[in-house]
Amino acid sequence: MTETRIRQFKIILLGDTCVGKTALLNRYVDDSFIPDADITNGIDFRIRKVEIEPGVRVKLYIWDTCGVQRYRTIVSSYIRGIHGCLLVFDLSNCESFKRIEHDLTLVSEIEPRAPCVLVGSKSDHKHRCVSREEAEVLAKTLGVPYVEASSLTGHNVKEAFETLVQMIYRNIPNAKHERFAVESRFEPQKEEPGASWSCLLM
Ligand SMILES: Nc1nc2c(ncn2[C@@H]2O[C@H](COP(=O)(O)OP(=O)(O)OP(=O)(O)O)[C@@H](O)[C@H]2O)c(=O)[nH]1
Repeated sequence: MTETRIRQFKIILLGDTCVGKTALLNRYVDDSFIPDADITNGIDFRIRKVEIEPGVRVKLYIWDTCGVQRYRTIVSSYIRGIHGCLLVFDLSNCESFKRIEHDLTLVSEIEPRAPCVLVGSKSDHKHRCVSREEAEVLAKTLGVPYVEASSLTGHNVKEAFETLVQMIYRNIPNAKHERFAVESRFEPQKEEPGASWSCLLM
């Protein structure tokens, strides 16, 4: 029986409408891809649990937002209290790339300490209007890591989420040196979506 402390991280996905936020989440949580999924109705959330290192388990509450402008006020209210954010744009949609700075500003105003990762989605697309170089320049300017991913193929989806989770974990003062008290013993709960442990990329 392993002693473990369970942390909870709140993560949010931001980005323009139809950039593939829900698809990233579905791929990450239950390794599925639903073509032509419905638009997110305001806000949704999923749970996934990961093991960061032996004995350190994290329950991720991942908030999926709707990119449509009329939901911005609601979305802003969900940014408060987040531990980290995925800023998503569609590699085949230049407008969605232009919006990234706006979303990062929003996060910085509300949760300035929350780390962000820039995600270029739909990397499987033949037609792209944002080059890797352009995205890397923006990421460097904003001071965030950059990951290109495809929910269709699954390429780099886990990496995108888990890069962020590692950043959040490193952000916690003395996390690595903490003695983990027995808070609870975790058993995956069948009623929760994605309720299985996975090991995090280190
Ligand atoms: N080719 C390809 N299509 C994708 C990918 N990810 C999402 N899509 C498609 O892009 C469309 C929009 O995806 P969603 O995940 O609903 O986008 P969203 O950002 O959640 O949209 P909103 O809820 O409106 O904010 C859907 O038709 C998806 O099937 C991908 O990796 N590759």
